[in-house]
Amino acid sequence: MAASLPFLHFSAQILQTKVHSKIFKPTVNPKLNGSCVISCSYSSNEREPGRGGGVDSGGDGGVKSVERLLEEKRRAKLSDRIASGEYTVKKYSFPGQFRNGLSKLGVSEEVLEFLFKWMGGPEDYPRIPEAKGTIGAIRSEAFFIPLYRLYLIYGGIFRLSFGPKSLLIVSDPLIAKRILKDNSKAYSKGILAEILDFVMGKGLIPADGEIWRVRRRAIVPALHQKFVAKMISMFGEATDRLCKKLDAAASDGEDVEMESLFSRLTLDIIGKAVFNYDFDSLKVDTGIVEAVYTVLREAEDRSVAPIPFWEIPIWKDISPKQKSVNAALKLVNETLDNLIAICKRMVDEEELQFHEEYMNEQDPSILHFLLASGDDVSSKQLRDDLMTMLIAGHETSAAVLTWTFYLLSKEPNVMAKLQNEVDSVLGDRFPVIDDMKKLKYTSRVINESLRLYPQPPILIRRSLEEDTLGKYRIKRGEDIFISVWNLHRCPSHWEDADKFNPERWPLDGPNPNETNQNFSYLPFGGGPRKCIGDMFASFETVVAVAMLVRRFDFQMALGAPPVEMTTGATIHTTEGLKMTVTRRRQPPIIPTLETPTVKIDSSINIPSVKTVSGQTDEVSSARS
Ligand code: HEM
Repeated sequence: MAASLPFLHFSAQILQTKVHSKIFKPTVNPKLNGSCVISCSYSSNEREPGRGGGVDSGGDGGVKSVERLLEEKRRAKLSDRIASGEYTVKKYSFPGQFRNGLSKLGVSEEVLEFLFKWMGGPEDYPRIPEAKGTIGAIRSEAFFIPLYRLYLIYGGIFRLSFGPKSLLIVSDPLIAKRILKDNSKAYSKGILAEILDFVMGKGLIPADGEIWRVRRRAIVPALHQKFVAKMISMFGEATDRLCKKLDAAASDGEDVEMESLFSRLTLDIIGKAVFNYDFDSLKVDTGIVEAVYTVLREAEDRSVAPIPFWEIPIWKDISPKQKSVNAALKLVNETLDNLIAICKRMVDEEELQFHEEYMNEQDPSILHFLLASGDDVSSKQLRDDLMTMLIAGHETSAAVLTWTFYLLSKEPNVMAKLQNEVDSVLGDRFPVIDDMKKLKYTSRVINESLRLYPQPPILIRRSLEEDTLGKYRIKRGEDIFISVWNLHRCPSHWEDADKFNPERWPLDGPNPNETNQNFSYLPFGGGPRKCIGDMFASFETVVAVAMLVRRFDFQMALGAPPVEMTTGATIHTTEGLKMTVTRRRQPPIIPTLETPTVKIDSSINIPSVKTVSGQTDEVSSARS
């Protein structure tokens, strides 16, 4: 770890950022050889006029607008500097220039070929376009935003240099494919593994090489179809608990902060799924829930820290924050060790007949599957894997739900279409596995939300050997950021790239993924390190969205803070997503002239029936 600390320091600074949720419009600057230059103009991702909490309508008046003006001025200055070519570095390598020069002097191609071959010099690859500058220029934004602006100027691969340090920024689908899939063996997780070591150890996300291969082979089978189908009812039960909470808020006329509620919902879900533990965090704030959040926050803080403070001798032992992190980590680890021990006892007492789709009905968790499969692994490794899945499956899904509801609040037509589909597919019951293929528009809404807000927005790699990326040669030890944000918003690939438009994915087409979109769309990564929880997460978010929108309408709350982005591992809001939640009204009953035969049809909505949550609900019984 120590070897790469200076880099860590540097890269971490890039990550320390926040930004308004605004859209950048590229304009072409003829001075720069026709290359694309961004002027920082923003289009209206804001709220409707008159509703509170829009980007321009935060209740903080003067101070924020001054800050905003300064911010816009600073961005305009950065754009001017980019346009002036200040960041641009010559594109050809020294051997290339030398060879060019000799050629101009009349040296024949054959001689040049021989000379350069004989000299054993590097092949004449063009030099990777380079953006140079001071880190301060891009510090005050969520780090993937300035990377987007630079991408529109420098293209699908460029080097971002700050003094002696540099990063390769990749936004080209074919280069991403080479790194993630075609030549994935030549890349490791690099800095990511270093930052996450304290919490995930050699868990599946940070692990590389043989450990990763063995663990992936052991864990993937645990997420088999039967397990995922079983999870659907658990997703429904957990979402139902959230519905009850929202019901109470709707009755009391209280606004709710949805981001933290989604975080709790997905924590409850992932705890049950991975190690059969009910955090019950939607109801109670126990010590363990707090400890999990302390650990999670620390992981996020470390990924954006200006210096690796956790490495400083003495400081790490006396800092109150580090002490509380260590105590939280100890509690979480002890809890996991306990759960492993309990599960081991259960498996020992079980009459086991292990097979491919093995599942214990009382405890269908991934942990139970792993132990029953005879997974021969140390408790520490098992704990690292559980912790990894807990973190990987929690914040990502919560972020997807948060941004989906943010987007829906701005597009009432999409919301209406979504509610129609959910009404007709689900009616009044809990979702089951068969509904997943019927809730097509709901899936498209999630697909589109993941396009606009990919979680995480950047994938990190380090080259383990030399490689050729496009027409460029790269060295061993290059730190690489693959910007999924850029891939997903590329203006030449996507029509109206910044628009939330679920219709762009035809309902009768395949579910979009990295393969059928040829790496222009990477919601779950790609290649051998693709997310193992993709199906789990897709169904989890479909169930949650469907159950919530059939029962409630969601609007940004009056006077809510503006929705701005900040990043750790996933994209968060800076001040939460404050919404007004109201129960949906029954659609008007249209009387028919025919007198029906007196026969009770269970599909007719009768007011005042028991809802799936067990409550009597006069207004929305058919939708609860
Ligand atoms: C909507 C929710 C989710 C999103 C958007 C998401 C996204 C991703 C992405 C993009 C990667 C690739 C990372 C890389 O290549 O560097 C990944 C890997 C991973 N995800 Fe997910 N994920 C989600 C939910 C889950 C869930 C629910 C689980 C666990 C059940 C999970 C477990 C993992 C693991 C273990 C890896 C590492 C795989 C490996 O390196 O072999 N994820 N995820």
